[in-house]
Amino acid sequence: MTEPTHRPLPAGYRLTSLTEADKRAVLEVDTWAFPSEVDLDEQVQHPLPLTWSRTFGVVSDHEDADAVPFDGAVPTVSELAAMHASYPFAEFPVPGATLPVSGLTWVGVHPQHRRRGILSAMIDVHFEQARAAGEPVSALFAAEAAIYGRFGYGQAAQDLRLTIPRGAALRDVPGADEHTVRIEKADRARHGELVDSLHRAAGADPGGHGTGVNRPGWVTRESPELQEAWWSDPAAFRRGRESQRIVVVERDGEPRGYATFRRKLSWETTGPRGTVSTGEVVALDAAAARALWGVLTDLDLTSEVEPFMIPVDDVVTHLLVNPRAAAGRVADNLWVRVLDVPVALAGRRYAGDVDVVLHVSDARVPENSGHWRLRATAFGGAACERTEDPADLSLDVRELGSAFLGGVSLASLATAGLVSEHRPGARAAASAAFGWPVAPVSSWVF
Ligand SMILES: CC(=O)SCCNC(=O)CCNC(=O)[C@H](O)C(C)(C)COP(=O)(O)OP(=O)(O)OC[C@H]1O[C@@H](n2cnc3c(N)ncnc32)[C@H](O)[C@@H]1OP(=O)(O)O
Repeated sequence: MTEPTHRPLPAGYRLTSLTEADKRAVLEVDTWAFPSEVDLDEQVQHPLPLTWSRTFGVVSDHEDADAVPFDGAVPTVSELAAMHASYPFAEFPVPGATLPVSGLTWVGVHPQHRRRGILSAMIDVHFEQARAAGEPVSALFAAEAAIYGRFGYGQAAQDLRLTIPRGAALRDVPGADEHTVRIEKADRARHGELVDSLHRAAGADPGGHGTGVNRPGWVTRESPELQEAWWSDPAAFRRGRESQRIVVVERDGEPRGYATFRRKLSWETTGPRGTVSTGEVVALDAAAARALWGVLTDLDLTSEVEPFMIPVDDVVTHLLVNPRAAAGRVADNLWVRVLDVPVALAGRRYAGDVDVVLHVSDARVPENSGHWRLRATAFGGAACERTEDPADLSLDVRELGSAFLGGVSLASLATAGLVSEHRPGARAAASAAFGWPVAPVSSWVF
């Protein structure tokens, strides 16, 4: 269970709002937290994805060791010691619906100031701000997987990393050959709208069968700053790979899918050994997906394709004739923190009828603690209210976050002792209802 960790900022530190005028200081503290091969002078020239009104710093006020005391007083200096920011995702996909979600990001503490409780205090600030903004959930990508569980974040989605050999056999999909293929330099002016609309549509209806089953976690780049930063492609950040390319597949003149990718070529004595690193591979249906993977696995001078962050149930996992040869590994994708239990639980859909009383423990957001009755009909409405009735299941808010997007089963959490059942049958029924037919994932890191 999560231990209470409420802490104010340590003495000598204060919270401040940051603006675009602080861009250099932000990058300075960020490059202390995340060492980079790209110089600050170079980084400062490129757009940042931050929403400045949601960007906060922690300033250290201390005596200036180099200054000469004046009138017996030592002047103080103020330095940015830490920062955090959040993205306002107004339409974050959750099972069967969207919810306002705060995307916690750019968390960094200068090594000089670490392990003094600054992150703990910034988390409290973030939770308060999100709740005040009516955002019942916070989501993030974790730099290190051990950091955020203590704050009530649960690992809610995984993604798949593959190494697909060039020419890997793929099963046929009728209609795949009817696509025309465009391979071009990725360019916002030319491809921006196409990428946005296909990405949104593919998340709303994966596979394109109109089943009403969306892909939870498939968040779009909602703000102009995120858009600008996602499309900017500074050479300094490419690590020897080419500039961003895009393959677009069209059918009857209509775009049906795209994949962004970069190649890197290495000349070996045995011949060329190029690698294709894909960014997003997004298709409206199986035929378009088959057409895209067919292109990506057959580029000249390359020997393998490395898709980055595809769903664990991606089309390609079903199309590969020899999936074992693609050497799959899974990685943690989204971490989810439920900040307002009744709003969050009533704001998603469920895959089965359910009437269950959950005893939720939350050491950091006490308003969440207690017994909550969740009632929902399969793929229909849901309601959640506080109750005095005895609990059917008890769990920490961290496990509720893990299960929230439908990708982690309550029953499997129970096998690890993290969910307790008090009414026989409640665990099975709630697990089935909290699950979702399509695995959650975000296709990009925020
Ligand atoms: C969503 C994102 O942006 S993820 C990016 C996170 N940022 C980074 O990884 C950049 C490099 N690291 C840092 O900037 C800092 O070390 C941070 C942000 C990870 C931690 O900041 P700090 O101010 O040192 O954390 P703080 O002192 O509040 O520690 C809180 C607790 O987390 C623990 N903790 C902090 N960092 C880590 C870590 N990397 N791994 C495991 N535990 C950690 C601390 O031990 C402490 O535990 P306790 O409550 O049991 O005493």
